[in-house]
Amino acid sequence: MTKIAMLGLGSMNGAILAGLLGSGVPAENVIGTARSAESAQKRSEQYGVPMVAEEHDGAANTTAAAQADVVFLGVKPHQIVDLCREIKDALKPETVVVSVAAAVTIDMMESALAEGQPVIRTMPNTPMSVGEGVVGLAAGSHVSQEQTQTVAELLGASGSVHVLTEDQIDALTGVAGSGPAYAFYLAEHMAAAGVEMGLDPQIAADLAAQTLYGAGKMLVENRGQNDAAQLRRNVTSPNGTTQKAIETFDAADMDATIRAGAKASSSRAAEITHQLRG
Ligand SMILES: NC(=O)C1=CN([C@@H]2O[C@H](COP(=O)(O)OP(=O)(O)OC[C@H]3O[C@@H](n4cnc5c(N)ncnc54)[C@H](OP(=O)(O)O)[C@@H]3O)[C@@H](O)[C@H]2O)C=CC1
Ligand SMILES: O=C(O)[C@@H]1CCC=N1
Repeated sequence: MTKIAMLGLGSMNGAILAGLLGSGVPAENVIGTARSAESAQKRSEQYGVPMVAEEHDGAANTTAAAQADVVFLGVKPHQIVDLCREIKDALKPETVVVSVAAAVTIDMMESALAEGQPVIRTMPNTPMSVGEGVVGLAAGSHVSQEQTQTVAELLGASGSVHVLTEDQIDALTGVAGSGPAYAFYLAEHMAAAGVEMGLDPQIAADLAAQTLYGAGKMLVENRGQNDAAQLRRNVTSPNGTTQKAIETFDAADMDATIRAGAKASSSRAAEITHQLRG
């Protein structure tokens, strides 16, 4: 069975790992690393996988990478190239290096690894932790179809996988990578409005959470039949309550603001790429 190393087992790699474990990948087939001993212990307790902390063992990443068939890089974007250099000589030639980082391009990683090392750039989102994620995947120049398939299957257990060209990854970041935060932001402010109108804070939070969950489920279950605009129209009675809310949003240019926010996320990814290239 595929051996997996998760270098930098934080929020995003943790979400992927939760999905992998939920899909039946045995914990003993996974090894994780973190920078601090505290994080390593916390994640080990959370997921039941062996963890090595870099602060205790300077060879944590290379030891973990050497054992793996697939290595997930889950550190911050500015650390990815250094991590590639660190593990370069430890990797087996056929081990697939999968980055989850925003902004770090395939060529940056390929240049820091041994010639011919397979590299896949992904952009996942944290709902992978509950098996409902989205992940964009772009394969580097040394990746076989079989290797892409293996990684797509691993990730597909926790969400929908979209194989894209690399130039589409930043757009996916703006919609789906950062997207859960937009939904949480909406939930925060729907709940806050409820509290301002006199609801108990816990009840208001539950109302917002369940409403977004139900609406999301309807969006998914209506794919190919009713799109988001139609589902919205179905809630909106002429001259009723929803119409007044939507008119209020429109008057504040919420539609343009949401598009601008998603595009700003995508542009920020491109800007970080530019900065990382120096
Ligand atoms: N969060 C999200 O929703 C998404 C994040 N991403 C990408 O995921 C990546 C990680 O982000 P996120 O998970 O949010 O960040 P986190 O800070 O939660 O996780 C980063 C992890 O890397 C560990 N780490 C830091 N330095 C090292 C090192 N030298 N060796 C081993 N481990 C190390 C940290 O350990 P310690 O805790 O001890 O510092 C931590 O566990 C980023 O590149 C981001 O672009 C992509 C899509 C969505
Ligand atoms: O905010 C970020 O930079 C990362 C990438 C996408 C979601 N979180």
